[in-house]
Amino acid sequence: MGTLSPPPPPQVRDLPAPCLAPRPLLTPHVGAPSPGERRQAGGAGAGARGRAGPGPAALWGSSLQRRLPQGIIIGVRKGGTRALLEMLALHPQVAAARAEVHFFNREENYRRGLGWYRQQMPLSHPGQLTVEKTPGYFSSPRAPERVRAMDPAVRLLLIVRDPVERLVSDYTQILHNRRARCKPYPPLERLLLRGDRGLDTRYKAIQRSLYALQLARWLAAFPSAHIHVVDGGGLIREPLPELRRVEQFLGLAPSLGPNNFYFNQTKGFYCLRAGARQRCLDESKGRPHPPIAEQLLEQLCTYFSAHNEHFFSLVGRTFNWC
Ligand SMILES: Nc1ncnc2c1ncn2[C@@H]1O[C@H](COP(=O)(O)OS(=O)(=O)O)[C@@H](OP(=O)(O)O)[C@H]1O
Repeated sequence: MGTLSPPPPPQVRDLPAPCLAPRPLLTPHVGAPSPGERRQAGGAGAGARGRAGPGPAALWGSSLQRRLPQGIIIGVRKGGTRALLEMLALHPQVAAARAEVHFFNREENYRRGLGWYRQQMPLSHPGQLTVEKTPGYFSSPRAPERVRAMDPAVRLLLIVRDPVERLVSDYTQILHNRRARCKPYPPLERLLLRGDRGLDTRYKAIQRSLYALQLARWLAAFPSAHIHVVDGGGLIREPLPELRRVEQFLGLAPSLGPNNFYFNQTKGFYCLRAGARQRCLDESKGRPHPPIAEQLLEQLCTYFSAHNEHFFSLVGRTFNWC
């Protein structure tokens, strides 16, 4: 893990504002490239990059194409997948798909075939690595075999986070989405604790925190050397060491450096810098969590501990989780 002293964790501040106006969805890059797209080949983060890239003549050349991904961030949901993608997209050899594609985990998309999938990818140059992220792949039973059928040599990135924090983050997202539609959503305590019957482990956000069960399916389809595990807590505390390991795993020349990241006190997280341009992830990332009863957190820790041990044995390393 990193060596710099970590910034203080973001504080629990307040609950989401009730009944927010619905926000427009991001649309994937589809169809023929626009001139702006050609200028920005590289997808996510490209506009903020501000680095010297290939000149306009090369960008308009025939080498600029949409390619199937050679790297996929498969999960975990709420693990820091967006931060990982956007940070990686600062690398000049990376072309990152801006939106989640949900190709391998949604039947209606998978039926559209690889040609459709390729069309969702950003334009890239031959020397660039195309990367997409869809956290829903990790828990999808059919995704591992489908990804392998596309390319058994594809590199997989799995970013994990303390399962309890992940669960609370997942719950917070659902809470926000429900409130945005003016729909009520019960407190986590009410969802998870039913009388004296203990934890209701059928809750989906609990299931999604059972990393070992899901990873076992990926390890049945891919050798472990093809799956790189990123410490989501490490990426929050100190992104660079995690990203250097990712560069190495993906076979990228080392390019990301301390100047690419700065800690933003207001956001409470590291933000991205490319040349003179700086930006943080949007407000849906790193938002305050509602307070959760200490007793429930302890129960969750106890419940996850055996699963966590199993996960550690699968990945050959341990994490400092609750
Ligand atoms: N640099 C930076 N800025 C903001 N947020 C950061 C960053 N690094 C990691 N994170 C953590 O990413 C969490 C969201 O994870 P994902 O992007 O995987 O969510 S999602 O599954 O795509 O919805 C998000 O979870 P919450 O804190 O619960 O909002 C963050 O903790």
